[in-house]
Amino acid sequence: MTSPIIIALDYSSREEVMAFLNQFNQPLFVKVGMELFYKEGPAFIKEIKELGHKIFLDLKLHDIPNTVKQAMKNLAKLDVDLVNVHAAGGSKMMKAALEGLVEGTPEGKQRPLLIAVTQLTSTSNEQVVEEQGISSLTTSISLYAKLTEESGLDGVVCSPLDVEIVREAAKGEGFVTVTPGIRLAENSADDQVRITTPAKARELGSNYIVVGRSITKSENPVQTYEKIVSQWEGVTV
Ligand SMILES: O=C(O)c1cc(=O)[nH]c(=O)n1[C@@H]1O[C@H](COP(=O)(O)O)[C@@H](O)[C@H]1O
Repeated sequence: MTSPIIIALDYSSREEVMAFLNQFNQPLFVKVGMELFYKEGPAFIKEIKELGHKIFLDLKLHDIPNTVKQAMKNLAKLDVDLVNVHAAGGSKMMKAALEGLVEGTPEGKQRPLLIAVTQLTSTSNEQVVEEQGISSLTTSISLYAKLTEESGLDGVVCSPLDVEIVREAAKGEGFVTVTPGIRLAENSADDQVRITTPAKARELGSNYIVVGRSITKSENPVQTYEKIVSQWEGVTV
């Protein structure tokens, strides 16, 4: 997967996305989430793909194993590069997701990478302790990362601040960390809790960062994107 910077296209219509993408004259790695997919559907995925962009289809599947497997079979036909589930669905569900993806990928095509969300970047330690009765956020992230790797998935979604915990729990060389919760120094957290900058994310070992509003809501998205790319590239790893 080319660019390590994944732009979250959190728009609600095709028109807004096209206006955004038309400002760039280079292939991007973009993320299509629920807001856009529920409005524009598979046809728009195909259109974005035909423009030459890589796609992370972020639908965060979480259901009984059979339902997730059948859904993944359908997603596999969309020729996207990356898809995800919630690790909280458990190992049986994650294995079923992978089976569905393998079965659904057309012959001669590469199956999309499959990753699992550990704990959302909008979640705090207090929240998981109080609302989910979990001993700590760190324990939960560590357990989910290990379970994800043991289930045969390709990596996790986590905060850059969690990458160290993930690497301790899942030691496979090619296990990828895709990390949202990115803010430029001057930006506010919005609804995110566990955030950091692009440069710090790379220092912490993230393989990919997911950036939404810092780019899409900026006055000059192309310039902001370039700034993030140069911050990322400026870090020696
Ligand atoms: O799976 C994701 O992409 C995801 C997981 C997570 O824990 N936190 C998280 O923010 N995301 C997504 O990453 C993007 C972050 O957007 P911004 O906060 O605007 O940069 C959104 O599209 C979220 O849906």
